[in-house]
Amino acid sequence: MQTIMPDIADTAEALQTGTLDWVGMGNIELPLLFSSKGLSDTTVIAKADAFVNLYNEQAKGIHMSRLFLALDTLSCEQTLTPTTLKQVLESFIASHQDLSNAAKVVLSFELPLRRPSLLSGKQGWKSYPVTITASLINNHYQLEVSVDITYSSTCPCSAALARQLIQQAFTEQFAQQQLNFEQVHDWLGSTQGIVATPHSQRSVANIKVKLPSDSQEFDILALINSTENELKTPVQAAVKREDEQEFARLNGQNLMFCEDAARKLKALFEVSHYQDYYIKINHYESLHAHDAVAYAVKGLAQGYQV
Ligand SMILES: Nc1nc2c(ncn2[C@@H]2O[C@H](COP(=O)(O)OP(=O)(O)OP(=O)(O)O)[C@@H](O)[C@H]2O)c(=O)[nH]1
Repeated sequence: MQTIMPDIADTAEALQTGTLDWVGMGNIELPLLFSSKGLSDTTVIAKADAFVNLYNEQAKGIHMSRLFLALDTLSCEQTLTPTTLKQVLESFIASHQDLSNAAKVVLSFELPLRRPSLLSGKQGWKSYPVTITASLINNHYQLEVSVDITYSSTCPCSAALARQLIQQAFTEQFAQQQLNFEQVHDWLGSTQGIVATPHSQRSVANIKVKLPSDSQEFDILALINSTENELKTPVQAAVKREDEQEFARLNGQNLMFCEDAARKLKALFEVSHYQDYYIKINHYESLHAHDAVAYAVKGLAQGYQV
């Protein structure tokens, strides 16, 4: 004879009645086959947070296992696309009749991309932290992609101060002298010539964008490429000396405060097709022990806030 197991989610009384905005599970380990325009489908190990609301004030709780199993179907039988993600949310709600009418899922993973070197024609892996957040609320599907893009920022103030020291050193070396091309050329290539260097820092742009709700595919490559092209100094994967020299040139030609980086990206996303955007710039200062930070959003009434 089969034992009937108690199912308290259905039968027990709630200790305290009331509705809840989101209830579910966090940090579910979930291998997924991520599909995005211009990339081969890539297996990523995601951490998933899965939620439904609880509008039934009397119900003891939701059915966690139903959320987990819907995610497992996504992992084992489907590729991750805007369409399959919506199906997951629909299944969350359908499996919680009389309990829930809204669903949300957050997937975080590292996306490894092959990135070309600046000049040498080599390639290497660079990993981008990606978070995809999808929700289905009042039948409205919302899709957000967030990515962290690491780049180098060289301080324009420090560069000006370094140039001044170089000028002073030049004056000390060559004042009262007839200028000799060879002498100056050699001096410029010496450590006395470049007597000071500006500080630069590894910096991170955290970008979030809202995709149109009828998006058929992700296009993370376009988001990453357009951001890196705008900043000009993304952190590199494969680097030979010629690449390092080009990186030095790009840094010197793209000096930036955190305000410059934020304004450049704001201008980029203002003319993009994304419905909304959020930019957080972090310059992890090497001059200070604290960071330089700037935010920008599109400024929609119901949109991202800073
Ligand atoms: N709702 C809820 N469930 C929890 C919590 N912590 C652990 N669980 C467990 O999640 C498990 C799965 O719950 P259900 O989805 O209702 O499992 P089930 O009754 O076997 O599945 P169904 O037959 O589909 O309802 C249960 O064993 C719960 O005890 C919690 O904080 N809230």
